[in-house]
Amino acid sequence: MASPQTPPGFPSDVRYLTTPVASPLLPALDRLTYTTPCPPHLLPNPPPRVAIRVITDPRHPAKGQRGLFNAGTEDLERGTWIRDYVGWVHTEAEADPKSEYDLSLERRAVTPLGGEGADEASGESRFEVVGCDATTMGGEARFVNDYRGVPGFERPNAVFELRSWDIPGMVGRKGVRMAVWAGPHGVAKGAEICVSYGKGYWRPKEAQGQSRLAEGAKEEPRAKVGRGRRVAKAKQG
Ligand SMILES: C[S@@+](CC[C@H](N)C(=O)[O-])C[C@H]1O[C@@H](n2cnc3c(N)ncnc32)[C@H](O)[C@@H]1O
Repeated sequence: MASPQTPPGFPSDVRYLTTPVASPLLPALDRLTYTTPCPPHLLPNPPPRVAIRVITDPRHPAKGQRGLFNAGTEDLERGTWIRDYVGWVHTEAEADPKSEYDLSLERRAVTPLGGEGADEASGESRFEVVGCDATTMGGEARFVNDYRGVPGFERPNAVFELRSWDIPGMVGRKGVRMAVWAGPHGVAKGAEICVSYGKGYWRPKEAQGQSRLAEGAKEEPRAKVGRGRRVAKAKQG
């Protein structure tokens, strides 16, 4: 299969992906769920035109960096799928706490051997995270900035939400992606596409845990399931 065409403005030192890449340490079921390619006809809608641009506005807090913009000829309606957040899908042990591109796909309770999900010594539940880091490889969604401080923004115009589809030929198995969607008021033609990373992202680095972008996903605990259908709860917030 021909490799996907790298979009204009994509940095040459980052590998362009359209499908996530699994760490060799990722359990087989997570690999299936989070890295199986999604057939184009099962995307929620045709990919809208976006552009990666270097930010030149001196008032923008990410000036000199890149951002993602609605480059189509129309506004994007509320709930329009924009792009999947693709990258390197990894286990919690492999997470880079300094990464600025790591997002949590799933946070699940771990049941200790012979236990009920609680650590016997502390009595607390333990969780593990499946992360997706777009530092060295990723797609257009890695350029989505946080709305805070961006001129003209009082709130995000886009959201991170999970989506899933039935994997063809595998009864009961779903592929899952974190995706960027147009928010409740849509994304105006020409506008930068900005989400909320969540307040946790902006805490001092030393106070942060793994998967910094994960906080954004947790703050908006909703999921897209099937072809654009909105459900009340994320698969695992
Ligand atoms: C996921 S990356 C977003 C894309 C990034 N601007 C780029 O050019 O690759 C996250 C980083 O972008 C920058 N950023 C995003 N939103 C920002 C904001 N509202 N204010 C300041 N920096 C921001 C920060 O450096 C942050 O760590």
